[in-house]
Amino acid sequence: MEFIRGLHNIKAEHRGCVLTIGNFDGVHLGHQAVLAQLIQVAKQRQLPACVMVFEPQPLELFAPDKAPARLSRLREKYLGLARLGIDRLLCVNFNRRFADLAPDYFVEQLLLQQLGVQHLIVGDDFCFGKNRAGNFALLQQEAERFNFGLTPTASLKQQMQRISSTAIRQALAADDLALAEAMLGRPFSLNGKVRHGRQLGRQLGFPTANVWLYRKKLPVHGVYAIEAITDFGRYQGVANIGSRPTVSGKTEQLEAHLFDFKGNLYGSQIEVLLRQKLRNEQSFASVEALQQQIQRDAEAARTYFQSSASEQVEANQ
Ligand SMILES: Cc1cc2nc3c(=O)[nH]c(=O)nc-3n(C[C@H](O)[C@H](O)[C@H](O)COP(=O)(O)O)c2cc1C
Ligand SMILES: Nc1ncnc2c1ncn2[C@@H]1O[C@H](COP(=O)(O)OP(=O)(O)O)[C@@H](O)[C@H]1O
Repeated sequence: MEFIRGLHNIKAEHRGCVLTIGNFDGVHLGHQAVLAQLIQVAKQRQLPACVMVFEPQPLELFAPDKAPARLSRLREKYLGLARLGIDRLLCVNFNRRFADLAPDYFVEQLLLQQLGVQHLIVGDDFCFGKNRAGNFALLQQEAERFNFGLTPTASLKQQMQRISSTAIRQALAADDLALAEAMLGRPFSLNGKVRHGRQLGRQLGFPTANVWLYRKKLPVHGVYAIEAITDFGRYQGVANIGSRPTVSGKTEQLEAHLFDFKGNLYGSQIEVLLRQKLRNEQSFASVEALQQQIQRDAEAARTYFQSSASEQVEANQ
């Protein structure tokens, strides 16, 4: 997948594409339905399937306090979109100047002139440009006038609920990982680079990989049974996502202890799949009390994995 960072990097050779526009936070099953639609039209028209995303996401610029925690950062979106077979990802630097473009300028100059969009797929509630004055009705007029294709996106529902990034955040906040997974089409995961910590973990008997998450707000908090995909393979384990009040931690971070693993993860990238919430983070009176609790958490996680493995065996019989 080709990656174009910023409008200034669009070149003449990029003219001509089928485009969809959105945040695609989580690249969930609803997004995947839209992306399948995009790829199908792109194949018919023999043009590249192109996705436009914004960085930061619009609400993060306009109302940073109200902006929800991201399900995925740009890198994760990139990986999810590439995996689905998207040809080109255009990441627009979302700033006030961009947000203030006149709606007809956005369509005529950017979409048609610069990108040569032949077909556009967006939600019928899509608003854009200065004061969010551009809408689907305007796009319909422009599509007729300039002769490009326009299709509203399909809205995917599951058990009567529309699949959305908001619904997934709510499921995660309610510790309903199964519901979040059903809407994402995969377990919710976080990934990042393993960094050095204070090396307390190994003193406690539980070395923990500190995963650098590159974000201020997280949609999940607490202790989880996890699976980690590492350079050394896949491991089960237990992890805490929190600020570690017992050892006077400040920022929230992800600390994962992998079962039956010995090795060095520093500097490598790992993906941590959340499988089951075990409990909320607590402040313990002593490091010994924390250590005993981590021991119980590890046992609870092992029990979870054993029972889910035997369920799997039963399901296969
Ligand atoms: C399964 C697990 C559960 C944890 N639960 C808590 C907790 O409830 N409260 C807390 O303050 N720290 C908790 N921690 C975080 C530990 O404080 C942290 O991993 C330990 O201090 C190691 O820090 P280090 O990476 O700097 O060596 C937990 C860690 C693990 C692995
Ligand atoms: N079973 C394991 N689970 C997680 N990390 C492990 C494990 N065994 C060894 N390690 C290594 O030890 C490091 C964690 O040790 P720890 O004492 O907690 O140090 P730090 O505070 O630097 O994270 C990890 O980053 C990883 O490289």
